[in-house]
Amino acid sequence: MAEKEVDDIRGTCELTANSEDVGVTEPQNSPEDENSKSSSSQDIHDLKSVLVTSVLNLEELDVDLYRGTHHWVPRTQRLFGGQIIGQALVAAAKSVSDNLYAHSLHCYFVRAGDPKIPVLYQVDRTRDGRSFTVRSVKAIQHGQPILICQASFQKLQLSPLQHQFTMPSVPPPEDLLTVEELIHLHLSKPDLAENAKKGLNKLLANEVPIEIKPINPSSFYRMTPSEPRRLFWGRARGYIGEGNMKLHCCVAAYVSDFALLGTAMLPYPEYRAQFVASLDHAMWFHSTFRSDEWMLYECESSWAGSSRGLVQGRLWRRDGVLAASCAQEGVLRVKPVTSKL
Ligand SMILES: CC(C)(COP(=O)(O)OP(=O)(O)OC[C@H]1O[C@@H](n2cnc3c(N)ncnc32)[C@H](O)[C@@H]1OP(=O)(O)O)[C@@H](O)C(=O)NCCC(=O)NCCSC(=O)CCCC(=O)O
Repeated sequence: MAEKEVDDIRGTCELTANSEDVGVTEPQNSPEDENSKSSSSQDIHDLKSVLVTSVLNLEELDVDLYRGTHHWVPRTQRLFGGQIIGQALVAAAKSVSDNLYAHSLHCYFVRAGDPKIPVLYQVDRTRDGRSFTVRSVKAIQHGQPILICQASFQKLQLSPLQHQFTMPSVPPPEDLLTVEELIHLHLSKPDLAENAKKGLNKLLANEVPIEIKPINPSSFYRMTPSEPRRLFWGRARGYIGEGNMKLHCCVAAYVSDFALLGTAMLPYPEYRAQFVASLDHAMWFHSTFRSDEWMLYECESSWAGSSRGLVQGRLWRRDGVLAASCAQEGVLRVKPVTSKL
């Protein structure tokens, strides 16, 4: 496997942590044999999700002021955008009553997050309406905002107007391999170059708190141009449980930043990322769901140009209900694969 392939697994699956990840460690799936794999995977799923016990478990410092710490940090050594969005939504949700549900958020990433220090979240109670309640959250490091986020919550209000797109038809998650299992398959190839092995083993050591099963693993490698669209099953690693819809929305906000922007790179295998970062992220929540159960993430990019790309995402419950939609624009600065620069 060429270095580019290893790099593309990183790029596609956003398993971009380096070995100096910060935070709580989790057991990884055992690759040894089918039996140990499934029981190990089951065990992992019985443990409480680290997203709930650590990442989204903010410390309250004062009224409407919280502190969040990091778990997994991408190899870019800037904080993962999904973590900042998820934590901002947790902070916003803490100041609204239990009968209000998150229905949308709009964020700008204005500075890179520094993984060496925690992030402060300052909540402004913008408006408490009769049906809708709006919060503004500023994520702060070194005294300056790194993210500005508006989140809106609504009381449950039923309506006869109801429609949605139809969920794409894909194989069930039980028939597909996880990213880790796919990597193990590659590692078992006898002709694998030493540096490729090293790169893949580094990926396996990551502690990404999300389990991913790509629908089309061959699009994984970005060796040939393909349409800017990809689908995968994803769920939070570990158990979260029923009941706390606000928390499931925060976890989905974390998950929604995974692999989204990379979709815009799929038509251009002759280029690799030089500087890729999300600029903004918007999300709309449509129905109840469990983020610790398999959900289909459908990502597509409608446009790229001017060193930017626009991507849309849809999160589907496996029973076909559209759970959430999102949209993101990002900077895409690339260089030719052959370039040494
Ligand atoms: C987006 C920016 C960088 C914009 O700030 P800015 O001061 O306007 O910065 P900038 O001028 O764009 O420079 C950034 C960088 O781009 C370089 N650059 C600038 N112009 C060019 C060019 N023509 N060709 C090639 N490179 C160029 C600059 O030299 C900067 O590079 P440097 O940081 O110095 O190495 C800033 O607002 C920011 O950092 N925001 C936070 C973005 C973020 O952290 N998003 C969340 C994390 S990304 C994510 O989680 C999604 C996963 C994607 C993934 O990891 O793959």
